[in-house]
Parts: sequence; structure tokens; C-alpha cells
Amino acid sequence: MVKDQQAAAPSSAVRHSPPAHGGLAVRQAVVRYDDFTAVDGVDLDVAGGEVVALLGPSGSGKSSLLRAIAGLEPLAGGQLLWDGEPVSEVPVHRRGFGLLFQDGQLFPHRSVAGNLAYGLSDLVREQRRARVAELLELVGLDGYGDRPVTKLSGGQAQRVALARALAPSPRLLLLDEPLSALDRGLRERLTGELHRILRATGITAVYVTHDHDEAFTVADRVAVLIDGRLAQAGTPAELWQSPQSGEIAEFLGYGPFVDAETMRALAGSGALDSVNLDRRDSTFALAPGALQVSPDSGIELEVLATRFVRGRLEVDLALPGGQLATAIASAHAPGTLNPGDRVRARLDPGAVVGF
Ligand SMILES: Nc1ncnc2c1ncn2[C@@H]1O[C@H](COP(=O)(O)OP(=O)(O)OP(=O)(O)O)[C@@H](O)[C@H]1O
Repeated sequence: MVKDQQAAAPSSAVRHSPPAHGGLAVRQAVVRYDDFTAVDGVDLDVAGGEVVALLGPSGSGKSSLLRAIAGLEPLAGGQLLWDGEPVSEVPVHRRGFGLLFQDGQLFPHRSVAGNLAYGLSDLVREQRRARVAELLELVGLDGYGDRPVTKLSGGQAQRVALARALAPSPRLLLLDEPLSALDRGLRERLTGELHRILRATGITAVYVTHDHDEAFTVADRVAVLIDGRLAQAGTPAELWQSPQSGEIAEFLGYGPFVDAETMRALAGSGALDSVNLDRRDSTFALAPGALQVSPDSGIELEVLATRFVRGRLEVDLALPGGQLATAIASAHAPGTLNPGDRVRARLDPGAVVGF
């Protein structure tokens, strides 16, 4: 697999702006394992220079679709086009696509520079050296060229793996959960880094993740897969503002879900007419932070538990229907609210969607 990836047609320059042409079209893609259908008629377009995240719960078919795009899994139906040309029958190493997996699969016996230079054998020595230096700078590892890869931290190793995947300037970069083996803090930092690096190269990319925050940070558009089908695709803002089903909203981090009666109690009269709410809806989903503890107005609710998270107090409250909802108590110091206390809470109607 690594060999195939490295054999992808190399070229010498990092692109610093999106290509004028190029783009992937997935048409009615089907991936089957025996009689189990893992990807079920997915249509997806990725324009040149665009980063699209495939987001979905475990087992929703994200990796299967990515592997089919790479050519590592055959399509049982549908088509893949690059720049309008069919590529479904093109072997992996001739697609010109780069791959990056959770475990970057570096060559352990080579140095950092040796790993990066592997796919650059068509360049003369000086060009190769310059390209390796350029890539190390791009991923924030200036001066690490001589390091054995066995002496890198997990985060550094994934940066090297990314640089190696970018080295031959693939026309499409396919990333499968590239940060999921790292701990949370590092993952959050590297997510922002990845966003910067992908933008700086102007590369076209498909990024598989089950983490909505990661998808929203890295991608221009997000395609949500559920049970092998494309449930919804849009920009992060479009998805967040208008999830098309409760299932998608839940997966994006909305919750709790409340009925219209509870919603009316929370919102107060009139609030159901505000932008996002429709009186015909029967279920409403609250975004994280939709409820705020307020000293002087709002509905009175009982405190069930409190937590101090990232410098602010979060309070679990019992809603009128008995459900639990977390509110932010920005004006309260830790220890000033306790289980059993009653507080007032206000709802931000813009942070609620109805179904
Ligand atoms: N080689 C295989 N043989 C049989 N079934 C498979 C194979 N690979 C995946 N599957 C099944 O296909 C479905 C989709 O798997 P896939 O790995 O594509 O999902 P995913 O969304 O990437 O999940 P995860 O986030 O857990 O990696 C799952 O039910 C999985 O068990």
C-alpha cells in the first residue's frame, strides 16, 4: 500500500493556489463485502482545491468509500471520474492520489528526510533536497531531516507522514482518520495545523473522520454518511444551522431533544416564532450552549450537577419534561451553585433547530 502511494506520479513544485481544473466526481458509488452493502449509491463532488470531510458514525461506510476512491476497494456499482474522465478502472498507483492513514506507516529504517525523499526519485539530488526542506518547513519540522523516525513523537510522526503523502504533489489527497491515534489536546492543535497546511498547498482532499469538530475545522464542505448513504452535504455553517434530520443533528452534537410542550415552556410565548423555530415542528434539538443561567429572567429549573470545564461553570438542569440539559453559568464561580439549587435559565432561540 505504501509502495503504491509512493509510486504516484511525482512533480517538483508545491502548489500554492487551487488548481484551475480538476476535481472528483463520485456517481452512485456502491461498495459491497459479500452480500453486505457498506456504501449504497453515494453521489459526491469534490471541486479542485476543495477539502471535503466524510463524517459519520462508526461503520457508516466512510473508510469503504475512501478506499474505493483510492482504488483499494472495487466499486460494485457506480463510477468515479477525475476531471470528467473515468478512473474506476485505473490501478491505485496510476491514479495520482496520495494516501494518509491513522498510522502514517513511515519506513522505520529511514530518517525523516529519507521518508520524504522516497517518492521523489525522479528529481536530481539538489532539487530533492530543496523539496524535502520545503516540505519540512510546511509541516513545521524544519531541521528534523536527519532524525530517525523511530525517535519522533506521535504528532511529529503524523506530520512527517503528511509531508511524505504531499511530496509527489498528488492531484488528490485521501486522509483516513489521520489524527485519531493522538491524544485529545494534540489532536485539537494538529487539526488547526492540518487546515493551514491543506490551504497552503491548495490541494484537493477527502478527509474521513467521525469527529464533527475536526470535520468542521478542516473541511470546506462536510458530507454526512449514515448507514452507507449520503445523509446531507454542505458547508459547516449550513449543516450546523439546518441539519435535515434529528439523526444528523444528534451526530453533530445537538442535544437534548425536547417536545413542543417543553420547548414552549423553555422559550416563553413568542419565541417559537423566531427564525429557526416552526410551530409545526414536534421535536426540537438544543445546541450545546443554547441554555444560559441568568440571574434575573428565564424559566426556573433545578440544578442536578455542576462541572468546571475549560474555565467556565457548566450546570446540568432538569427540564420541565424531566430531561437533563446542560447550561452555561458564565457569571458563577465554581462552588457557588450546588445540586438541589434552583436557578433561572434563558434559551437562545438561534441555537435550537426543529423537526
Ligand atoms: N473488509 C471488510 N469485510 C467485511 N465487512 C467490512 C469490511 N470492511 C468494512 N466492513 C463493514 O462495512 C461497514 C462500513 O465499514 P467502514 O470501515 O467503511 O465504516 P467507517 O464509517 O469508516 O467506520 P469507522 O469509523 O469505524 O472506521 C461496517 O459495517 C464494517 O463492518
